[in-house]
Amino acid sequence: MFVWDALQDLTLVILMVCAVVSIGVGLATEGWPNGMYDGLGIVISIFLVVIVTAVSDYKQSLQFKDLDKEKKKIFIQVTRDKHRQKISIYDLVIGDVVHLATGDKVPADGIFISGYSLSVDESSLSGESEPVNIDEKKPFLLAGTTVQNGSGKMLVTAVGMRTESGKLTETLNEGGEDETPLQVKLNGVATIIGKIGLGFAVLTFVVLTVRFLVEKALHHKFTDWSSSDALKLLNYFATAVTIIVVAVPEGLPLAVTLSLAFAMKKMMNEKALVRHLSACETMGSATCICTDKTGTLTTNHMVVDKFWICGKSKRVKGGERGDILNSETSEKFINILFQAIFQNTSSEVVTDKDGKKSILGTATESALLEYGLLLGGDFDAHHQENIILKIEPFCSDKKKMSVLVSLPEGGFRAFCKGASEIILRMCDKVVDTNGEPLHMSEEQTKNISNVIDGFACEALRTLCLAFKDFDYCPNDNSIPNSGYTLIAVVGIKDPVRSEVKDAVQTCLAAGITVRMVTGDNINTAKAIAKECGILTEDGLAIEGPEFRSKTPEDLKDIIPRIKVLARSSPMDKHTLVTHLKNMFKEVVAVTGDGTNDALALREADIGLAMGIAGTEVCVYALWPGSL
Ligand SMILES: Nc1ncnc2c1ncn2[C@@H]1O[C@H](COP(=O)(O)OP(=O)(O)OP(=O)(O)O)[C@@H](O)[C@H]1O
Ligand SMILES: [Ca+2]
Repeated sequence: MFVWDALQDLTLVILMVCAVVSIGVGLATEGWPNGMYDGLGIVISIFLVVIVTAVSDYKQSLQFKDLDKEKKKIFIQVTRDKHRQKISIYDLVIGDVVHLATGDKVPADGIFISGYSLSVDESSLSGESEPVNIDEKKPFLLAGTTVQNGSGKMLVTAVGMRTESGKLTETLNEGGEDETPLQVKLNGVATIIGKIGLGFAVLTFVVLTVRFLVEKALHHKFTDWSSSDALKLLNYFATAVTIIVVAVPEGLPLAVTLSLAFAMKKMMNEKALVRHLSACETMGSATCICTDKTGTLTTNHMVVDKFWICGKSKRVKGGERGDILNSETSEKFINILFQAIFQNTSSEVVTDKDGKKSILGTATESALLEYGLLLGGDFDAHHQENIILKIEPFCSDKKKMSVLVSLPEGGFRAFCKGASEIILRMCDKVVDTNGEPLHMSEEQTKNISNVIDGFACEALRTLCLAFKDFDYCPNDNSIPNSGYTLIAVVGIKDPVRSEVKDAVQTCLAAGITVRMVTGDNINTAKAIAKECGILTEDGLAIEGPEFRSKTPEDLKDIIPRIKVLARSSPMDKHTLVTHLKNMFKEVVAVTGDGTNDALALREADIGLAMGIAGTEVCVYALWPGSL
């Protein structure tokens, strides 16, 4: 097939005609075997060209197959055979129950089973930008749409080409790979040179032939044709073809494609998947990188490292239960702590067929659940203890997650967990070892603040857990925003990747500014930024809310100095990238792994989605022309 493809080339066809004619004429005039040589020479060279082209095409197609395989490595969580498991998006079948969370791409058409405040963005299908709420009244979920908010489960009813979006793609007939700017330019040049070459070739042939004919006419031999005359004409033709072959630089664009494909392959060996060839080219021109922290600079393998409860902070030693829960802590307290860990979570502890326990969910929540298990908590027992009335899933904008439950003994309880400073501001009480809420004095608030800062300065990600009791169910199950009782402060370790420091130095040496844009606490961000060499003496670290309140003039002043933007919302990340591009004319590369980076990734000149967390949105954000 590849040989046939290679034979389709116009110059080759001309050469083949030449070869046949040359062999014919050669045999007629010079006889066997002398007359064969010229033609045979051409045939052998054609053969060589075809083989080389076919082999390189075949190799390239293998590479693209590899790439396609990489593209398919998208995993989703489903319940099948009563077991929650992770499967590839291509193994999804009708009847699976898919678990959806904020930021996920809906992988198939399906019907909503259960969930909380689920809304999806259907703009990719309908063009409608308003999110659509999904509930029992409007239970249809379409493949290709994105979960904007909430979480839920859906029953798959159609997959692949049978889905609405599949049918749409089928009719639209997918477009091929776009050409890169360089390729377009080179193709243009190649075409012009080719046309000039063709012109000259024709001209040469015509001039030579006319001269030959005129000479013949002058010698009055116009009617007298010998085979040597035919050979002469054939020679002219061959000369013209040689000019075409030499002049047409058809190999130029091909060379670029090959070198870019080679770059792509090389990047893939370094575990980076490039979706568009042009990316390799554009990447070279970046002047500024905005990177997120979690999962990009750090490993995203999170473990609880420090814990603060009842006025004491303790270090968790690797795999040890420690003396965090000792004889002093009452049953009631322990119960509240476990409920806060196991009920207020969107992750799950699953037991597979062999009875092995594993945790499915985000890195932060997994760390917390793992710690809960380490303390001796039982996920299933605590998870189902109370009836969950409402869940407000974690979102990067609010940086917290809450649930509302009704207690079996009557009454209601709300749990809240999230970014430490934000939760602490919502608390006015703190729980004691007996599980009783006590008023939090100003001094205590300050102490706890210091604890949080202490954790954060050690580069730990800090989270607060809190709860609130009510006698009556709040209006339409809304979860309150104040009056909470603080249960615990957690410090989660997320080590910096070992290669990051050198990578940052390489960037700086190449004149590329590196900025960290993260949703995490400012002290945590600073500690990590210092460790990676991003934050230096003259660099500026600023928090999202402060950044938001600045006027455009102020921003013009400070943006060049900003090295760390902490506690940023997805919109802050986007704003920074826009300003860098428009005010400072920088070529901005953005790296990110989570949903909170999708906006910025789309805005960037170069979007680099990091695959470990593999949130769908990121991967897809790269499609609409950002690469
Ligand atoms: N599942 C969760 N429940 C409650 N709070 C959470 C949860 N996950 C993270 N947080 C809090 O939100 C903060 C981070 O939010 P966000 O998702 O915006 O940033 P990130 O994506 O983790 O970091 P980065 O932007 O560097 O990648 C954390 O510091 C933590 O305190
Ligand atoms: Ca992120």
